[in-house]
Amino acid sequence: MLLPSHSPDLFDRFVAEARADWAAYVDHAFVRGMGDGTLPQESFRHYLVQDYLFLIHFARAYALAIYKGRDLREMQASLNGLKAILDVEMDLHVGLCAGWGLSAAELERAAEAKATMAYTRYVLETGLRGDLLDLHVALSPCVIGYAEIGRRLAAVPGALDDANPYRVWIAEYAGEAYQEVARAARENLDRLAAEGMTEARFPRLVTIFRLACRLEADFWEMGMTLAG
Ligand SMILES: Cc1ncc(CO)c(N)n1
Repeated sequence: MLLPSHSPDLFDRFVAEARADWAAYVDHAFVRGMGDGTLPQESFRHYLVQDYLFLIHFARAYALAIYKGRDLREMQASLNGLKAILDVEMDLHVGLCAGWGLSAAELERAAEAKATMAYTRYVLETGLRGDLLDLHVALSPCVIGYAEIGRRLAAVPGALDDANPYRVWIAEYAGEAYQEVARAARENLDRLAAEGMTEARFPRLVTIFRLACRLEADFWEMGMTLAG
């Protein structure tokens, strides 16, 4: 059990309210299979292709967050998120895909799976309908969740050994650069909430958070089952 290295923040409150959905996401069989190397490689390849499509829409959602910003600071925080995807995560992803025999051309002509569509469009729609806090809550399980998954997996004995085909993926999300992106996302949520989130609004935000966690779990499931 990893103890949080910080005092409870808004994100921790969401996790406490949605513990079962959060656990089903961060401790999914796909995740455990990456940790011990037993995940079928075909499943990982299917996931990688869909994640490329996911990241494109995820970048669009951050672009929407820039648009929704009310001042330069808010716009800058979302711009940092967008840059983290376009300049860092996407490059790593395309490199990782190449190592798995997936060319950029192949990624670009792939058809979007329903789970990819459901998750990305849910986040975008939540942001279009709501305000910046709604949007960042919908985005939060992605970045903060993957950072937690990376840390958990890196702690699994043998997970980072040469014998594990998933070690590069684990090292990327457990790495300091990605952990820092997740810390910034946590702080950003707290800053937005401090600007007038009423307790009456909290349950609605938990609903957004819970749905995003379920859609993340469905994304792993799509990888496992090779669903289109
Ligand atoms: C499905 C999914 N969720 C979160 C991340 C982290 O950015 C990702 N790459 N893919």
